[in-house]
Amino acid sequence: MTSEDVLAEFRAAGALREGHFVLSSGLHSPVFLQKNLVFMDAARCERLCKALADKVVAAVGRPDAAISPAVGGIIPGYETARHLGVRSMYVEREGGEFRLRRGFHIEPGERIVMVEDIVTTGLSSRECIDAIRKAGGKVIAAACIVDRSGGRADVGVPLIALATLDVPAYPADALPPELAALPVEDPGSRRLAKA
Ligand SMILES: O=P(O)(O)OC[C@H]1O[C@H](OP(=O)(O)OP(=O)(O)O)[C@H](O)[C@@H]1O
Ligand SMILES: O=C(O)c1cc(=O)[nH]c(=O)[nH]1
Ligand SMILES: [Mg+2]
Repeated sequence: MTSEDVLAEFRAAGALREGHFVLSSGLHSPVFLQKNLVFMDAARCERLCKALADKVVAAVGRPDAAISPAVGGIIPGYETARHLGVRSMYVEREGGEFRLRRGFHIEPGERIVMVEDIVTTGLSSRECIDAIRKAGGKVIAAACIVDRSGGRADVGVPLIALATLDVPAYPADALPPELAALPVEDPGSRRLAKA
């Protein structure tokens, strides 16, 4: 599946949104990939995650488990794990930091692939990878449906992206005037978790 095929799935799902968005990292962007509109369609989600699982196996072999950062990573993490034939877990924020909860457990040294939905700066991926390491896992790779950093995000391990896009994102004090003029939406969960 090419980046253009992945983008076509987002377009068909109405998930390629334009406006003024504040992202998880605090950067602002005129484009938001509303992945939930993609993942709510089980057939579409399966097509994408099967292709991602195949790409993971080709790059690093089959891991022991997949772990994702809540909330956005949970559905693609589960579906990718299903195609890998391995168990699926997620970390969630407790006092702002990702942690494995709900009885999820990793044996020391288990080979884990971290599965994200979207990578922008890679911050959430790095936080998730730290949490997996703290829980005793060995992170062999990161995987995501879309890397919107144009391949520049560094998550500290090899990043296997089903699609790589280069989407603009700006610090709050460097907004182009046409973006600053639009009302801002904050669609993610990072700031909800801190509220
Ligand atoms: O690479 P980054 O700069 O970290 O941005 C990408 C992250 O932002 C979104 O999560 P968000 O924190 O908005 O919450 P969500 O998972 O609930 O959508 C997305 O799911 C990624 O986890
Ligand atoms: O960086 C983000 O927070 C982000 C960007 C995007 O396009 N989609 C998303 O769900 N999160
Ligand atoms: Mg997320």
